[in-house]
Amino acid sequence: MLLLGLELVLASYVGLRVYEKSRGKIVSGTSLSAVTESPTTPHTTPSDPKLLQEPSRGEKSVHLHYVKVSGATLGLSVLASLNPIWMPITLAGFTYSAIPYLRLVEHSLFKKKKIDGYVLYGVADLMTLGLGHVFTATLGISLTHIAYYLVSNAEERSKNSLIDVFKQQPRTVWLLRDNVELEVPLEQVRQGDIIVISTGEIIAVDGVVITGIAAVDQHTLTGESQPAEKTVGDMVLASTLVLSGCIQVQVLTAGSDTTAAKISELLTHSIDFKTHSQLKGEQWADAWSVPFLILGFSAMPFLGPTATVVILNGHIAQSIRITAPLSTLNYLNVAAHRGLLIKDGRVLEDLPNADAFVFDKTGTLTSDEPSVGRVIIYDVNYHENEILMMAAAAERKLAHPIARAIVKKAESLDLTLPDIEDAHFQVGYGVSVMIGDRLVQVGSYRFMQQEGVELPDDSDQDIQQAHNAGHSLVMVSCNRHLVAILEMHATLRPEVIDIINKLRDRRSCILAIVSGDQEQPTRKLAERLGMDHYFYNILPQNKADIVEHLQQRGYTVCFVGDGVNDTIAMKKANISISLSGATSIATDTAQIVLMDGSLKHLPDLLEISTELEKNLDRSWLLNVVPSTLTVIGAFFWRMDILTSVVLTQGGLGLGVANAALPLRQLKTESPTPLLPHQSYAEYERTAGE
Ligand SMILES: Nc1ncnc2c1ncn2[C@@H]1O[C@H](COP(=O)(O)OP(=O)(O)OP(=O)(O)O)[C@@H](O)[C@H]1O
Ligand SMILES: [Zn+2]
Repeated sequence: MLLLGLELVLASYVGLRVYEKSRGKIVSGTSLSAVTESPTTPHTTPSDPKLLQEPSRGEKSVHLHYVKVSGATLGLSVLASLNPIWMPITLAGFTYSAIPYLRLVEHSLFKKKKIDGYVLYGVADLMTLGLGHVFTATLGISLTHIAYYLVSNAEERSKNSLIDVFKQQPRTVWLLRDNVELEVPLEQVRQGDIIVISTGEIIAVDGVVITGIAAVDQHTLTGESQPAEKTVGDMVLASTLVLSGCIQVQVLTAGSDTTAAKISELLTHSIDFKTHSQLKGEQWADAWSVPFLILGFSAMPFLGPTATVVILNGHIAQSIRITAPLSTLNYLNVAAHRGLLIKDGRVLEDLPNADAFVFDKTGTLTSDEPSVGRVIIYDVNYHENEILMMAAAAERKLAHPIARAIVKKAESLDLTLPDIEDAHFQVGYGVSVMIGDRLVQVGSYRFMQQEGVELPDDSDQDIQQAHNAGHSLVMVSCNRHLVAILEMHATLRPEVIDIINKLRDRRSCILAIVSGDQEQPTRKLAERLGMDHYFYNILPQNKADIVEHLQQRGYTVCFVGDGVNDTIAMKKANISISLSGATSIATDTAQIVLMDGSLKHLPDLLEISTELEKNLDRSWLLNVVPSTLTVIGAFFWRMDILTSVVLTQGGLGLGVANAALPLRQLKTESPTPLLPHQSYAEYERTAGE
């Protein structure tokens, strides 16, 4: 009777597949996943090849449906054991519940052409049915559906918290409407709109240049350090930086699409990744599939088919595929709750190994808003306000902390900024603009040297004095003649000393500062914080060289930065971190963004990654022990099928409970408030008024 039932299940499945093929549907292997399209999850559409390879995740509601149907079938199977009249409907329910799983088996056998955990478990469950254990067979299917439901549930939860956190990063652009520039949120930009992008600004959307000419630094996208010249008809890309010129760009994709694309990229990297231990576990499980199959069937002549099923049930692939993603997703959720935007799940795995922490100085260790101190004047023809007015005009559209400080100072004095022309920004040096017929340049000592600006003899002493006090300096020249030096007072972020001490306490690592600033301010800060190394006067490319050098010496490097000048190093580093409110190019590049705009949660990040590692190890143990017992049981204790299912699924249950452990923290903690500081977007908003 039940062998007949088994044949019916298989025949129904084959019938269904033939019917689907004849209707030309592409459903092979999508099985346990949703086949409905969700607007926030463009990567889980049915035609996505990723789903065809790894169809374990999908929409919660679909899994819930199967949980319900298989649960009801489980009830029916109890009735069927009392009265066979219930058998046909039970078999129908079983077939319906098993279809998603059979798709996976079909996919493994015919698409991937391999015998893996899905095949083993499918064979075991169908054999269970064939041997007359309808209840046990249905139990196996039900528990599988419950497990996948839990994964999809966790996935949805972390997805939502990631989206929430991501949306806390406001962006604005300058929209041209009726010849007036209006600052609007990126989300409001529509396809075909025209936006204006000036020197020093980061392009927020993909588009085509319709007027103007600009030199664009595209290294964050192409890695190429030479700026590209963009003029009418050329395409410009989001996350690139305008170094000189001003362009009007016609938008190709709406701002909301740009955000959606970013979110979907983020979700793909964070949620669809597999931890090394999961990959290793799956490889291990897959490699052991054929031996398990052989072992199971060679036991059959001596111990009977029950032993075969028990041995096949002892295979652990099933549980690894469930517990590992569940743990990871739950920890991502905890991270989001603490205001940590993790854009690439892989970094959670690399973090426990990080043993070199490299910090940028200005804007990262020091607060993102320095202030202008003394204005030391070298040309008596200029008044302090006039100097600040020129410097602020030159810096107006730049996102550098120094630029912001100067603009803020000018604002506080109610200075009206003159129009500028012909602006050129040189990352790590400074900016040149024309104000009327005067060439005004604002930047570092090195910038002045490069531009042939001579420094008066008496400036040496002033420079020395300011440096001794730990201040940084910015020079202002007019027509290649130094007019003033601005003293920049940067305060250390209040949490930094504590963070550095915590890092020291928690792991043996080296700590370093790299800065584009000069020696003395950098050294002073390094000494104050007890850093192991400090590097000063470093150009953006050289920041990356330092990271590479450390990597060559065997370190796993975590780079924490805020500026345009940090992005090359961020790309090179094993782990890159930025702070919300930093330049958008830095928060775009970094794998992790600290959303409260401070370094406070950096130790939490390390803690979360270490806990995840331990949690995965524990899950592994919780899977392996019952599996081993099951296999031993098949040979020595004549274990029955129900016991093997209860034992292995019990291990899975414990694994699931273990994976849920981090969620307890969510209950006791209130979410981290985001962005207490003014963001650059806000800053830009107010600066334009
Ligand atoms: N927009 C700017 N306006 C004025 N000076 C600038 C500007 N950008 C860079 N500079 C000068 O070039 C130097 C190096 O700049 P860079 O941005 O590489 O590093 P930084 O901001 O000083 O320090 P860190 O690398 O620690 O963030 C600055 O110290 C400053 O003197
Ligand atoms: Zn910086």
